[in-house]
Amino acid sequence: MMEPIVQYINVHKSFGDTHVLKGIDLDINPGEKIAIIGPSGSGKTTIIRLLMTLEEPTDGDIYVAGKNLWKIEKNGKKLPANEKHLASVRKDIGMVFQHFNLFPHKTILDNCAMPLIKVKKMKKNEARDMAKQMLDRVGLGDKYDAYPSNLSGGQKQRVAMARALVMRPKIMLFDEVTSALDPELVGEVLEVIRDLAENASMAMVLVTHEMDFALEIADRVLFLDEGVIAESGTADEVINKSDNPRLQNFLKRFRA
Ligand SMILES: Nc1ncnc2c1ncn2[C@@H]1O[C@H](COP(=O)(O)OP(=O)(O)OP(=O)(O)O)[C@@H](O)[C@H]1O
Repeated sequence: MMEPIVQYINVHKSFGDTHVLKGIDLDINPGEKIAIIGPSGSGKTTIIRLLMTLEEPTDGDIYVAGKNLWKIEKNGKKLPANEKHLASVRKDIGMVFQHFNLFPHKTILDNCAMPLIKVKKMKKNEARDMAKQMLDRVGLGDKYDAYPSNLSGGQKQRVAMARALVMRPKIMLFDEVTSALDPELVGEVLEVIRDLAENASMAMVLVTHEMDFALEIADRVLFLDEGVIAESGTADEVINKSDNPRLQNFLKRFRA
């Protein structure tokens, strides 16, 4: 059996009185491509924010590459994770957000080289060489010296992807990465994700309203409903073979 790259074990998350995630159990295998679908408010974003350590679970454990994300396990005891521990686990995780979060006063190249210099302590020239390779990969080989304000939304989102990819994450998280884009720019971003899904060895988790795209590239689809994983299987199993009425209803509304 392959060791999962990510494991959620009975994970709960509440915000005040709102119980958003209600016992998530999920193993993600190395290289696996997962799409999370479900109604608005079902907790899709929360699942991936927990993995990115942007939120802490109210209960349960999350493991990344065998390490407990939020707890330091020592001699059978569990201690709360400190910043150093979190940083060491986070190194394996890349994330792309709906909004690009680029540094406006740095060139595209420096935006992508920065995590290598800051986190991996790489020399500037080396970091820039790696950043160039990733910018080439996302089709921005002619934009090294441009600033974010000179790029379209689709180009900015491709920079954000290159910046996550330079860290060679074992898992990449995509949270609604096309939602803020003008419709004509969505395709170029999906094209990069498709290329990664087909050719890159890392695991990927995709939360998106681009349903047909998600179903096409995912090895496994999860239907999240009111904070539980209500369905899990291949796209065909989940979309065509499930008789879950809430899923049918969601798909109908979605496709309407
Ligand atoms: N920081 C927060 N504080 C309070 N409530 C929150 C917070 N983050 C999320 N929530 C609530 O948790 C619930 C789930 O939110 P989440 O963003 O995970 O859903 P989602 O499935 O991604 O929805 P959408 O498809 O609309 O993005 C929502 O009711 C939301 O209001």
